[in-house]
Amino acid sequence: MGPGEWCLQKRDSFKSETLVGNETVPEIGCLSIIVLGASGDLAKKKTFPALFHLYCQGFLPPNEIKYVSGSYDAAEGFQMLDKEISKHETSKNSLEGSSRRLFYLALPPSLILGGWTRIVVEKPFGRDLGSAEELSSQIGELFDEPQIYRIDHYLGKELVQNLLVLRFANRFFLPLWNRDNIDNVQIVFREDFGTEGRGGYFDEYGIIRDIIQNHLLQVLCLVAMEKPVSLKPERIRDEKVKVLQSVLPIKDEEVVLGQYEGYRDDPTVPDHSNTPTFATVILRIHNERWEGVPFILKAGKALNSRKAEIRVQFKDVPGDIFKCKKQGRNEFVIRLQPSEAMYMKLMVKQPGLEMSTVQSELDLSYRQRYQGVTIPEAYERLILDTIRGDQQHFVRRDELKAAWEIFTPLLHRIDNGEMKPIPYQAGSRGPAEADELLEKAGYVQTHGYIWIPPTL
Ligand SMILES: NC(=O)C1=CN([C@@H]2O[C@H](COP(=O)(O)OP(=O)(O)OC[C@H]3O[C@@H](n4cnc5c(N)ncnc54)[C@H](OP(=O)(O)O)[C@@H]3O)[C@@H](O)[C@H]2O)C=CC1
Ligand SMILES: O=C1O[C@H](COP(=O)(O)O)[C@@H](O)[C@H](O)[C@H]1O
Repeated sequence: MGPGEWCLQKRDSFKSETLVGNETVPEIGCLSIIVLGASGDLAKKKTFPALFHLYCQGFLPPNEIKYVSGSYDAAEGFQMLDKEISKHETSKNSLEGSSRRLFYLALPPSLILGGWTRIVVEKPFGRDLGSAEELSSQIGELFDEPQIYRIDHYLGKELVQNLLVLRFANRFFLPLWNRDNIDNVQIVFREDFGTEGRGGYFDEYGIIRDIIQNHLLQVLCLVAMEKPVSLKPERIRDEKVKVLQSVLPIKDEEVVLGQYEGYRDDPTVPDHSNTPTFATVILRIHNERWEGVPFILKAGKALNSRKAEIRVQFKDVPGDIFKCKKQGRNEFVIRLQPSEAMYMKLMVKQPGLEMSTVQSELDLSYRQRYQGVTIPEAYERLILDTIRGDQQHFVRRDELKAAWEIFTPLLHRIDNGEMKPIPYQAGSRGPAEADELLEKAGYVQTHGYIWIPPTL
């Protein structure tokens, strides 16, 4: 294996375990993972590759895959499915009462139905507060909250999972992580391709429902929340709910929407679509730690680059004596993807005889630092959590409600055509107004900083 390449690590033998409190205990019953929506785009791109990788690494039993075709609105399909599962369990001599069935609903919300039985529900969880609550109530009639796994795959990304450790296991950050030191926080998602082939789906939702209300908001929770009293999933989720409940109503003047030119050429997109494919939204958290610090959530499709990152920009040094050459402020950047990294942009003396300053970085690039280590796909990790019964990285009902409460008024205004997206060129940075809003919010762009990637 060459330097910097990832590898799959196979476990010695297939073992199955579940989480009870903080302990993992072995389980023996036959495990069936039932993917509803198996012919869909998500299943093809994410669910099956993740299951395959888990299988390759020895986390799933070596059984055949079966495909059962049926309609979601007729009983026969489900009866056939039940027969197939029971047949499979019998063939594995599964003891009565020990079988484990995991239902993964990779389905649009309109199609949601009903040992242990757990269900995984894929986003979008509704379209707004009302529909999400309705969906939660319907699912709640069939399953208890500990059985429901609302999946947000950003919570399965390595550097998102690292946030808790980073914030609460490092003395460095504890005193700095607040309004006294941090000027602004950006949470950014950029994609360099459009809605290609998903225009019909996307147009019903738009970038806020697709990315911001879930993925970026979940990241915000982990960046902004208070320290949980323990690592128990419920205690972590309690803190996430609190921070969501502290977010103030979004102001129209702190929103920039965009739609890339050519988006409406997709035959599945209506000619007069008002759906944003780009949005910058500023959230303000009304609490002791964050009062006055803008949390800038940016997401866009068909832009000039692909990345997801958290950028924490610190305030200027008070009484600065090095005024001659200011390249930018201290920034702590957590690059979620691609090329996972964390780096801290800081001022140092320019090496040499002169006393001048230059911006440099403390760089933790994962590929260099963790050579030969496998970074699992988010879905792999999360599916394994569902089998183990660990809900830490899944969205609880009250969390979901609080998330929709933040965005529903804005989304309704967009749906009613009261706010219009600004056209932007595909392959650009998005609307210039978004960068202007950033500047207004206090973000200071770095100039003249050059990063030289470390060589091995
Ligand atoms: N370990 C690693 O991998 C490291 C990599 N680097 C690399 O060094 C380079 C510079 O790093 P860094 O300074 O952090 O990142 P960038 O230069 O990519 O961007 C810095 C910030 O400036 C914003 N910006 C960029 N162009 C404009 C513009 N025209 N108007 C307004 N705002 C703008 C970006 O917004 P937006 O987010 O919207 O693009 C981003 O918030 C990057 O390529 C980075 O990947 C640096 C250190 C370590
Ligand atoms: O949930 C979604 O995420 C993908 C991006 O996922 P990533 O892990 O590749 O960052 C996005 O393309 C899609 O529109 C959205 O529904």
